[in-house]
Amino acid sequence: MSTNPKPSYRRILLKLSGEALMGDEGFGIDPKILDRMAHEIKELIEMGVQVGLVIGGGNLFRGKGLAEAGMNRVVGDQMGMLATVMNGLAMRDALHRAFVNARLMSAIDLTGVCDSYNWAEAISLLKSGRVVIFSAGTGNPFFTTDSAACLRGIEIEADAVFKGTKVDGIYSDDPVTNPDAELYSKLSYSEILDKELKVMDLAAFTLARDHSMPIRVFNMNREGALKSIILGGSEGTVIDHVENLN
Ligand SMILES: Nc1ncnc2c1ncn2[C@@H]1O[C@H](COP(=O)(O)OP(=O)(O)O)[C@@H](O)[C@H]1O
Ligand SMILES: O=c1ccn([C@@H]2O[C@H](COP(=O)(O)OP(=O)(O)O)[C@@H](O)[C@H]2O)c(=O)[nH]1
Repeated sequence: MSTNPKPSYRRILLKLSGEALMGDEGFGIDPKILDRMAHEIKELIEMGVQVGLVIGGGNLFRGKGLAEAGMNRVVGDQMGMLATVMNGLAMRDALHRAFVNARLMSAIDLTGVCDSYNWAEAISLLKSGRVVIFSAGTGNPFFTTDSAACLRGIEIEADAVFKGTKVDGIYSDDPVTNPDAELYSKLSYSEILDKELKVMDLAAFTLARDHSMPIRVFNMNREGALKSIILGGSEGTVIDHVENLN
């Protein structure tokens, strides 16, 4: 009889911020962080969980920051989207080195570099145990990779969007500036809006709410947190409709 613990999730969309990939560096990609994430994802695949991945680009370029420095916003956002492709290439490489089958798709066609986004193919790859990395965000300027995570999560019918961040979940206030802030284990979509808590930008958040896509916010710097949640652990904060939270 198998004693392997049974995962609580069948298919997830994991969003990793670009900033998290840079580790202690001020810019770029820390290969140690990439390798750790690749091994954490490998554990999920070995448990039979299907994993779609959206990676941010904030470690390299953000359109908003480039626009503040004088660049055209659309061009800045295009650079930001291409930055997510670079992070995606690095993550695919780290997954391959960890002997995990992975495909990189881009919302912007980049022939010869990676595949173009294709919904049906993505579903088929996920079913066959491949990690699918969705890069270039939504393919449109003025959006974020959080919007891309919610969009792709809904498209692939994920059980939840997992948002990896630098703190343990959603607090009553920013825990970095307020040490008395309290960590919530569960919140409804409407509580987030009423309390004006910062989870993700409004476009991404309302997309998730309108399509009843639960969001799980967790600390991606805490080793093993992801696996623990997948096995039913209570780390992080769950966001859902109030009737689904009890
Ligand atoms: N109520 C809150 N709960 C949790 N984190 C918050 C809250 N308000 C602000 N923050 C800040 O948001 C940051 C995480 O935001 P996130 O969107 O993951 O970052 P990024 O911009 O890198 O994607 C945390 O490091 C924390 O300092
Ligand atoms: O659908 C998208 C997704 C991303 N971006 C651009 O890509 C940058 C990097 O993404 P994001 O800021 O979401 O990365 P993260 O904060 O997760 O590292 C953004 O700032 C935008 O400039 C965009 O234009 N459209």
